[in-house]
Amino acid sequence: MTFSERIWPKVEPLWATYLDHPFVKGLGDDSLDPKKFQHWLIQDYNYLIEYARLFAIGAAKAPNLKIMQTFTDLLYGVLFDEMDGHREYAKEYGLSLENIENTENAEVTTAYTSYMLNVSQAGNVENVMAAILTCVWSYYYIGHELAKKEDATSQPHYGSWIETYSNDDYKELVDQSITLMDELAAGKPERELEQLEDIVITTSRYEYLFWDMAWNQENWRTPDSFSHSSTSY
Ligand SMILES: Cc1ncc(C[n+]2csc(CCO)c2C)c(N)n1
Repeated sequence: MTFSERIWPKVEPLWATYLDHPFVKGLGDDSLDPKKFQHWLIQDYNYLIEYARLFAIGAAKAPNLKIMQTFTDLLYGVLFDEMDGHREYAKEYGLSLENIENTENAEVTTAYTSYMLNVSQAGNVENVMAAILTCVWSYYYIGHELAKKEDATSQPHYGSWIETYSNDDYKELVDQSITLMDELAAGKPERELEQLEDIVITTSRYEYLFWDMAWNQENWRTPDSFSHSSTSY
């Protein structure tokens, strides 16, 4: 059994809860409050800056040139394809990139990215890929599910979001990521496989918290007297 086959039944029930989350439902039926979407966009842009570093760590820890090239390809994909999409949305909503980059991370953004960077730095290349996997795969899971609704991808507000995460090019990237994860995990002892599973499950939990943070438009909760972030948008 491949690693992705063994992890699927453990994370799919968790991912299914994303589909019931009001933020994801709002993307699906195009009813999501734009302010909530903008909150997601801002936090996600800053999330992606940190997330991109994982691919650089993966390239540095790659056991051979081919895997180094794959991580570099994926790194380019995040910094340009994925983030260009976010930059387009920012333009549409009249948000300046400078303001976005200066916005303080919400707690979950810091916690999630710090967790992924920590397990990646502490472990081998398979840890890095396990930290990366949920993000890439679960967005396809959501996009694919939302795209089943008739005309979902042509809805005026969030149709393009659904298109981005359900199209064939994106599926190819997801397949490439799953294949790499399976190759890196193949033949590892049970104890190490359980550690990798733990990373995928933990990142899956963080994904839910990230949707929830966006829905509630959460910033870092700080007592007023300690507040130091004044960025507004
Ligand atoms: C919190 C959060 N989780 C996952 C993604 C999805 N994602 C991150 S990078 C990437 C493409 C890989 O090049 C995709 C699809 C996101 N944007 N934000």
